[in-house]
Amino acid sequence: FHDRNVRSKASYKLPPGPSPLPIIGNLHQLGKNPHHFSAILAKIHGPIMTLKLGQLTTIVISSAEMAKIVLQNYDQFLSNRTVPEAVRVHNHHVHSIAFMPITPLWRFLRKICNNQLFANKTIGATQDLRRKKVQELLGKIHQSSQIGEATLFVAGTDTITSTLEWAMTELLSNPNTMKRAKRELEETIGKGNQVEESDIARLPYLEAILKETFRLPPSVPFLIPRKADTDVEINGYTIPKGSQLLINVYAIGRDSNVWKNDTNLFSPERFLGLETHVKGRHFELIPFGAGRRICPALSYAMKILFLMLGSLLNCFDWKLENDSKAEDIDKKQEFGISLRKAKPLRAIPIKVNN
Ligand code: HEM
Repeated sequence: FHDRNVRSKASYKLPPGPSPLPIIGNLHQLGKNPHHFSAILAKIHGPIMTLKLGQLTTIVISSAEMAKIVLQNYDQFLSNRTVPEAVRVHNHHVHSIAFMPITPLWRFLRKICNNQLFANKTIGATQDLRRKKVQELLGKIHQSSQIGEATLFVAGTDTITSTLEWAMTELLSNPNTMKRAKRELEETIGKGNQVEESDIARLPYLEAILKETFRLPPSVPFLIPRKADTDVEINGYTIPKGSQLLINVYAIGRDSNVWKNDTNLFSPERFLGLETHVKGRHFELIPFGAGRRICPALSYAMKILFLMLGSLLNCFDWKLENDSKAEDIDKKQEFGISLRKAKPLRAIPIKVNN
């Protein structure tokens, strides 16, 4: 199987793509939101596409089907990282799990993540700490609510806060979805109560909201770049050794072959009754990546998101500042390590009484 598909000879055909200019390649075409523009380019050139980012040959994957082939069948040949200069100058490729190559040290650190840091037992043992932190957050928002001050959702490069900001943005833009989420919380855990970890399994609509937030404005739009260790042949095209591999989950979330109904509409209902989860097996929804490099903090991050979003919704009503209307919300994105809102969301909390 592998002998037929993995070649080391240089007689290969690159996946199609736009013509590059000398030196800069296609960099000039990508602009400030490369995930967005490369999704448009993929509509022309296909779900496996070549871009030249400067001198770096980059293969961009833009469909769930192709992501499955790459991250499931060929993961072992595509698990190293290309290292951006900004990361290299800080030596992160030597010390940080996310950028170091696959080495015994990486395996050792991943083992510590799985068996210690993010093991169920450890996460379970720190439940009180998270409860206290969410309580502190609710206390601060309560203070704002007493003086009618807006809560500013500022997400830096942090994936959890940017996901939270996008979820609140979508809920404030979709009042019926907000209402349904609040109703589920009220009926399940009682109005005004903080969400407990034991409540999570009983909140399927809140879970659907998180999934829909990962689908439409994913917090890590290209995952973390990977590098081909060897030539890998897929559907008659070659991902050449040394090239960079980007998985455009932003494009995958908008793939109309998979997301058939109102692809661009924020509609958590689409997930109700579906098995689709975010653990790297359903390639139409891989906000945490998949394969060997999948985010080791996945379950922990999901827990925190449930606790924070659920508690914010169940303890407060929310309205936009200056009586702005839902349709006025500016949803422009700003590309970075995580995808954040170009203009931070400002919303006014109103404490609900339980
Ligand atoms: C909503 C929250 C989060 C999202 C969406 C997210 C997403 C991701 C993605 C897409 C990757 C790359 C996967 C791949 O290459 O296939 C990744 C890797 C990683 N994430 Fe997360 N992440 C989140 C939260 C966290 C948190 C809270 C931590 C740590 C406390 C964390 C630690 C890591 C590490 C260490 C890696 C590198 C793994 C490796 O390269 O072997 N993540 N994450």
